[in-house]
Amino acid sequence: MTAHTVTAPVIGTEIKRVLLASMQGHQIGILGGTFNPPHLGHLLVAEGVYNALHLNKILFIPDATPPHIQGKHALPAKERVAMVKEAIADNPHFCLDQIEVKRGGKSYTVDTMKELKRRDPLAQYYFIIGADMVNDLPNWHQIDELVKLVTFVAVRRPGVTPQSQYPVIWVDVPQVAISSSGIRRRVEKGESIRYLVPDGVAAYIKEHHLYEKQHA
Ligand SMILES: Nc1ncnc2c1ncn2[C@@H]1O[C@H](COP(=O)(O)OP(=O)(O)OP(=O)(O)O)[C@@H](O)[C@H]1O
Ligand SMILES: O=C(O)c1ccc[n+]([C@@H]2O[C@H](COP(=O)([O-])O)[C@@H](O)[C@H]2O)c1
Repeated sequence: MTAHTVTAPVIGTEIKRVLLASMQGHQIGILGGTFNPPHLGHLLVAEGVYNALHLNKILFIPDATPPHIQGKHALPAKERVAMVKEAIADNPHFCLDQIEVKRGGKSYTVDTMKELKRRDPLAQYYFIIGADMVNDLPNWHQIDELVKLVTFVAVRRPGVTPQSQYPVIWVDVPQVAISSSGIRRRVEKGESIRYLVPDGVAAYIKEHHLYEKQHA
């Protein structure tokens, strides 16, 4: 048997799988993050990729413990989850998925993708990352296995020059210099975060006195 006759049926099967997935509504985007707090940058990016790639939905997946950054968040997952709920409440194609929070421990994306693939074997997954994360991809846990499980979709971020060593699809979305760390700093200094986070998130932060000192 020649290499050609071996490869052709494999390619055919993959095309069928992608077509079937697209017909059955299984084109799924994922925005994973710490969401401490979720902000308008996250929403803009998710909506931009949803539209550009004609996806069926976007899963927002808050991590339990960020994989590489020690002490990145001191805020419990429960509060970050509550803020994500507020942030996406008015968008029917945005969904909260607590897969990483429920699993606990370090939230390696490769583990999440394996679990999601088991849950919905037909789905095609698109994992959205900002340009800062594109540069970090070589350090991700089991990255060579991960790139076989998911397509990375990258968006540009002000102040970051991306150098992508792994295949990513670039999607153009409006670039906004909004970051969770910037918002935490503003709250700590008593500055307004209006128009940087959805109103529901701003209200939650105020009501629960988040970031006023200890979490910033
Ligand atoms: N303004 C933005 N533009 C493009 N991508 C963004 C933006 N903000 C966050 N992202 C991307 O969203 C994902 C989740 O980000 P995360 O929840 O860590 O927020 P963050 O603003 O980067 O947080 P921090 O400032 O605490 O590092 C990452 O892939 C990140 O690159
Ligand atoms: O799996 C990894 O090794 C890995 C390393 C860094 C980041 N990630 C994921 O990338 C997403 C964005 O990360 P962060 O630190 O910007 O919140 C989030 O879902 C993380 O779990 C994953």
